[in-house]
Amino acid sequence: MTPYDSTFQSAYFIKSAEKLSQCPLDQGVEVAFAGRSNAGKSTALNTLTNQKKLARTSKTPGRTQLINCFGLNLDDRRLIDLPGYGFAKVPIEMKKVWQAHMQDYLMNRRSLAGVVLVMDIRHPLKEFDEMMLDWAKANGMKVHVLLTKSDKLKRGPAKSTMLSIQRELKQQNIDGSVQTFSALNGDGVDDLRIKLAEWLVLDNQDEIPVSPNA
Ligand SMILES: Nc1nc2c(ncn2[C@@H]2O[C@H](COP(=O)(O)OP(=O)(O)OP(=O)(O)O)[C@@H](O)[C@H]2O)c(=O)[nH]1
Repeated sequence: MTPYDSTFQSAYFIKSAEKLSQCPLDQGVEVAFAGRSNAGKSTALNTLTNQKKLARTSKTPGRTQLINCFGLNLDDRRLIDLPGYGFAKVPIEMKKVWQAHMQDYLMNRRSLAGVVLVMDIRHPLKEFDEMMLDWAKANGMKVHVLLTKSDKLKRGPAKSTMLSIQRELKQQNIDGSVQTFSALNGDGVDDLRIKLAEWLVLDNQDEIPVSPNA
């Protein structure tokens, strides 16, 4: 349990956007989930919000093709599910379009406070992940690496994967953190809520509109 559980449980679907211009008004604070296709982004969002169907999950990789936007019961606080990267069965031209839209979002979204980079703990730091880390470094963006499906590894190997990624972030001078996560056994759910609350609420207190009656 964390003090923020009900905030995340309040998550509701706002809209699916094909591109940045269709996203909700660019004000307040939002956190985006990015990752390779099938890494477990949608499942992580559903677990975080304790809702079975908030973000559609699928065993078919690449289902999350749009920028899916979710609101919370705090003014102008949002969670964003970005298109999964690298779905093999999609034509190359379509992939390029998605990538362009995603890049546009990442480069130009002013309310974006941090990116949760979702990786399957058994396949960390693939080309896309390295690209995202390079981008985060170049743009001073905060990154939280979520190593999903930790239930698939024993505790020792899971911990050592986490530590090696922590080292990599440090070596690359990236403003980032790492944790393990499992939708299956609940590993790291509280840690993720605390991290996101830090980005969405605690770091951005002055972004919260003050009620005239307060
Ligand atoms: N064992 C285990 N399986 C998981 C976990 N999280 C996700 N999965 C499985 O991994 C597969 C992909 O999960 P999704 O959440 O749909 O992945 P995604 O990253 O949203 O995929 P795209 O829609 O392709 O972007 C599904 O079969 C999930 O059930 C986890 O913590 N543990």
